[in-house]
Amino acid sequence: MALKTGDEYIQSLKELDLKAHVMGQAAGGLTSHALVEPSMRAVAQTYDCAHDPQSKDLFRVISPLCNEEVNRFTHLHQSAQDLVNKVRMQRHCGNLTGCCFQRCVGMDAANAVYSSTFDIDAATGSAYHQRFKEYWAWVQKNDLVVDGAMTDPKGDRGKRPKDQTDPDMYLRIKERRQDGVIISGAKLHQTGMLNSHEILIMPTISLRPGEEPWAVCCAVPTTAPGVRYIYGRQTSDTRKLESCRLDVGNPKFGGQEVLTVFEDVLVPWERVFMAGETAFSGTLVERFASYHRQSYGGCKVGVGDLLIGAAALAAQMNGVAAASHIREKLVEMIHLNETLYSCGLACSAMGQPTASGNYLVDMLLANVCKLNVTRFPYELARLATDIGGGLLGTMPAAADLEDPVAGPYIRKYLKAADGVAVEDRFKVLRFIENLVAGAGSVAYLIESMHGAGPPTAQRIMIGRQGDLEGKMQKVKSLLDLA
Ligand SMILES: Cc1cc2nc3c(=O)[nH]c(=O)nc-3n(C[C@H](O)[C@H](O)[C@H](O)COP(=O)(O)OP(=O)(O)OC[C@H]3O[C@@H](n4cnc5c(N)ncnc54)[C@H](O)[C@@H]3O)c2cc1C
Repeated sequence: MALKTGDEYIQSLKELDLKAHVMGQAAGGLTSHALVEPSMRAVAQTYDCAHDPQSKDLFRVISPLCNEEVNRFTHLHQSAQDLVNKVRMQRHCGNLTGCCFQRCVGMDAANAVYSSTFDIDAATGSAYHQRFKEYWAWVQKNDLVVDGAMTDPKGDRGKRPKDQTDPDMYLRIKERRQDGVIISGAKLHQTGMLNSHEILIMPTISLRPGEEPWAVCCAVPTTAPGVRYIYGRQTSDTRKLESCRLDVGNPKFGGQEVLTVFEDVLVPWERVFMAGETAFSGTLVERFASYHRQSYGGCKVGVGDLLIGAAALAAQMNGVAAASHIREKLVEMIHLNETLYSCGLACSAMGQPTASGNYLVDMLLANVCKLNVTRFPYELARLATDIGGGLLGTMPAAADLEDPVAGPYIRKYLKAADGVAVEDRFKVLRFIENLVAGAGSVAYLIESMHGAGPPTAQRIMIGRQGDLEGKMQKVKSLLDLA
């Protein structure tokens, strides 16, 4: 099947006709809902890029799974170069949208499930891997968006899944039947869920013997009976409902997170890829997390490019572009952003094949990448706020620009360097505001902190992967210590 264009993708979502609770109302027609539509357009970009002559070579790749050309967002990485190309592609999408384009999480989940099912089969004689291959070949051929669903509500974080007062705090197999499993629970913070065709469910944590019901990996269509969606709020989101687009900041694109409830959902066995194999839950979680930590070395860098560009424009508009401290701050922003990119590329270039044949990033470097992502975008935001000035927080509404009384005052007093239109200054400052304190900050800052796990999760992995013992041994050898 030919790769979809953005318009064909949007048409496919219209046919799904998903419903959700959005700001206190049961809502349908989501593809034209003012809050949802910008996020859908961001995903559509991942389709259009596969047709754009400038980018299609990067976005198209032959998949050995289905022997067809597929969109790289559904690809199972076959080499370290594939991993590098993934990060380049993500930076490109960040550059085009200035937000989360939502399609990475499914790609990362698929690559982790592919190698983990192979390992489960090798150890237990199960047949999950072949099932997953058939499922994923279908996803590739139909060029689908898959939501990678890992994060459970987790209830009391001090308790194991089996010790929670409510067993649904971690999504679980409630019943095993001849025709499949019945799952019950929820997944929080689901990126791009309402823009997806499929959901690929994974456990959140490494599970122990006795926790078999929670060791579940499976796929369900977003239209499956029993699945309910509750839309996440973002700062300043209601600006998208206003007639004037200028105050939105990012007038074309946006992100999306959704609380997703699974109320006794039947999953047929051919879509079940782990059911009780607790010993492999940790591997799956770690691999998914590592791929996703790599992803941020591309997508956040792409958005960072735009924040740097906007800060430089704001300085130019204010007439301070030549000031040495401004130039220094812009260089610092570039340095931080390129450091993230370097980490994304490094963990990709050092990737290795798994036993299943697809490539996995260098886990230590991927965790270093993400730990830097929990900090550097915040520093970039701080520097952009410094350069942008206080108007980032105090600018009048764009509607007042058109007001016969207020408008002339705004045009007079918000004018900066000669030759700069006040509307253009508004646009740039609102764009920065969007990323440092508005709807865009959900993906650029909060997701940088928590997406793919909070900083402590990376520190734990770095501690495990950092080979402290080996480092001590090297010193012992060098110094002839006993
Ligand atoms: C914008 C955004 C998009 C996301 N997209 C997705 C997605 O598409 N798919 C998906 O599956 N997930 C997604 N996530 C979820 C993300 O992986 C989680 O937010 C992350 O793993 C942290 O989990 P939490 O939010 O439950 O935080 P918590 O677990 O509540 O963490 C809060 C703090 O408590 C600490 N803590 C937690 N547990 C313990 C413990 N047992 N002992 C000591 N300290 C503890 C943490 O280290 C952290 O400092 C997204 C998150 C965000 C913010």
